[in-house]
Amino acid sequence: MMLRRVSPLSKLISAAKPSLLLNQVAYGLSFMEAFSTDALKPAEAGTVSKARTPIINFVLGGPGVGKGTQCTRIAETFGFTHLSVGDLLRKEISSNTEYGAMILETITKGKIVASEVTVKLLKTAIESNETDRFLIDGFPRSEENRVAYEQIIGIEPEVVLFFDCDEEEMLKRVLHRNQGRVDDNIDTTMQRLRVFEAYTLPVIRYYSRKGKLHKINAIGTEDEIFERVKPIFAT
Ligand SMILES: Nc1ncnc2c1ncn2[C@@H]1O[C@H](COP(=O)(O)OP(=O)(O)O)[C@@H](O)[C@H]1O
Ligand SMILES: O=c1ccn([C@@H]2O[C@H](COP(=O)(O)OP(=O)(O)O)[C@@H](O)[C@H]2O)c(=O)[nH]1
Ligand SMILES: [Mg+2]
Repeated sequence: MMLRRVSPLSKLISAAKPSLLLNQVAYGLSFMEAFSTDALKPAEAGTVSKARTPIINFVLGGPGVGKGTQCTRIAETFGFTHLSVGDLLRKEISSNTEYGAMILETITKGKIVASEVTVKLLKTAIESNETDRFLIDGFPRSEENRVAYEQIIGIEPEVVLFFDCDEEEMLKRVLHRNQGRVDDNIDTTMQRLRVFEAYTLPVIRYYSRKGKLHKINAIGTEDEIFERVKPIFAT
């Protein structure tokens, strides 16, 4: 499957900093460190404590593409529980938990939070929710996230949606979002676009190779886009 290249924003924004890519690693813990902690004991690997194995779908796409907007509609229409991993992280910040300060710093920089933290939050959210059909919005954002998910939760996603649109439109949508988010500014969004390209596109390619990827053209009205999504879940 061909993934359409998004147009560079360099013409639009001269302050793009592609060299930041080289420093783009998960905050704090390295991959190996993540796998040496109590949270990842082998006996617990790849399981969730639930009466029935839940159905999991992943929803991916760049910043501001409309993942959350479409997830709300998919969840309402097709009976899924919508879990935005970004929202789970923002809750940690507002509740001032042990991870709060680290998460705030990572989100402000537009980087990816250590998989250990994210997957733990996701696992708790899945286990504590009574339903068993989930849309996981904005995760996995890197191959490291994906592997950690497989180790700790281990439920193969049925569908992976990829909302695709050009960078200029994504930036425009982020800057009009108006939710008071610390990362909704030009510099962080430029960084997030580079992180998306370097770290999330490989995850998208992985699921494309597995035949699970549904690529949706995310240009158009919310209604038009939802019409493109519906057939995937209507079958
Ligand atoms: N199809 C669309 N066209 C224009 N704006 C949109 C569209 N879908 C969503 N938006 C707006 O773009 C912004 C980002 O949408 P959101 O769902 O938060 O995206 P994401 O979760 O991918 O970052 C929001 O202000 C939302 O209202
Ligand atoms: O699995 C995740 C999901 C989110 N984030 C962080 O949370 C921010 C916001 O994510 P969200 O999905 O809310 O943003 P959106 O793409 O919807 O604008 C990201 O830039 C990351 O810093 C993360 O580290 N891992
Ligand atoms: Mg979102």
